[in-house]
Amino acid sequence: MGTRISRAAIYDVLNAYQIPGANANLVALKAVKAIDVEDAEVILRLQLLDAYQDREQVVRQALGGAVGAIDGVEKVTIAIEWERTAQAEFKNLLPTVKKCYVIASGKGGVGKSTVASNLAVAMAALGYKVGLLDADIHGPSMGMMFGIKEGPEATPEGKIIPVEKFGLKLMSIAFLIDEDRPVIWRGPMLNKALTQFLGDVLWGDLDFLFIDLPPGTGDTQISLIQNAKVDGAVIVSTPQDVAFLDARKAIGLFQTVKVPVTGVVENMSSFVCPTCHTETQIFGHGGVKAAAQRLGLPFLGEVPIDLAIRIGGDSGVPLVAAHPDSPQTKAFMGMARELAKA
Ligand SMILES: Nc1ncnc2c1ncn2[C@@H]1O[C@H](COP(=O)(O)OP(=O)(O)OP(=O)(O)O)[C@@H](O)[C@H]1O
Repeated sequence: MGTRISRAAIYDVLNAYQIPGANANLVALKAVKAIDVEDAEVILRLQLLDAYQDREQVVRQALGGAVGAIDGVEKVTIAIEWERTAQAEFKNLLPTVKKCYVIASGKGGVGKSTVASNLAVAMAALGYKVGLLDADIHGPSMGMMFGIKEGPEATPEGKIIPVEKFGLKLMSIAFLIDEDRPVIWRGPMLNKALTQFLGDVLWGDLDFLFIDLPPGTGDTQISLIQNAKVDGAVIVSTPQDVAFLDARKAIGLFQTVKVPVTGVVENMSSFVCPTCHTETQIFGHGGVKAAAQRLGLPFLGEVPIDLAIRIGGDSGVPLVAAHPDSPQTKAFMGMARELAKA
């Protein structure tokens, strides 16, 4: 008789494994439906959200390898049942919002929050009632970008009143987090906290709400989309090939959950030297537009690398509010007009 296979060892593997983009391991996500051991064969039955289908091979390889390395295991079979995340089942916790757009990116640091904040200010400058929610749990930046020092006020019923600045209603997940303590919510707990937060903000009547999502494609993003009745997604990417490859994952996620990609934005597309006015394409230029056209997605516009944009973001006055007549502001106003038409 062969070695007895340790179920505890299999469990440890599942407990340690996190799908790229997910915010918790398979056990915490309740994705493991059964572990069957038959002689030297281990059969894992998993239930995963269909938004993870693009990572099926990665999951199979990782688990096949790790479980296959356990003493006595000769064969690993992985059966995956895909759980549908259909739009029809989604809740709408934002009944007073006419249109809700999420701003998303495949990876961090591409300027998603910069685009979200300037687009929101531009939309308000067009005369619409606009709200902006910073739901980027990993790097909330609204406090700095809008110079907000005080947290929001709450009603006696425990509802939260958004902060008003530059004609916008603003709310950030950071207002609920102690800056000196890292975020310890994970997995389903984090998703539950975000959902509750979403329903507790008194937005009032809004024409547009923009939600600045955490970068990447995982269950936090999916959970927010499921609870906000999102009308469309704006994807931000830099022109580098790798960045757009990540952006494609985000596009895939939105297609799975049936949220239309309303527009793609190329950020940091070129740099114009302020003294000699020479244009340098630091990360290349135009790649995102070409890729969007290939995928049949609307291209909303490009934003150059610009010192005023960076200073605006770090000083509490977004560029569109600080320099209303600059060419960059005109670019953001153009994007806002396109979105308003969508
Ligand atoms: N077009 C631009 N020109 C100059 N600086 C920019 C531009 N876009 C973004 N930045 C700067 O790059 C930094 C990162 O931008 P931002 O915080 O918007 O990225 P992000 O994608 O939201 O990042 P994350 O989601 O990982 O926090 C900021 O300091 C911002 O001011």
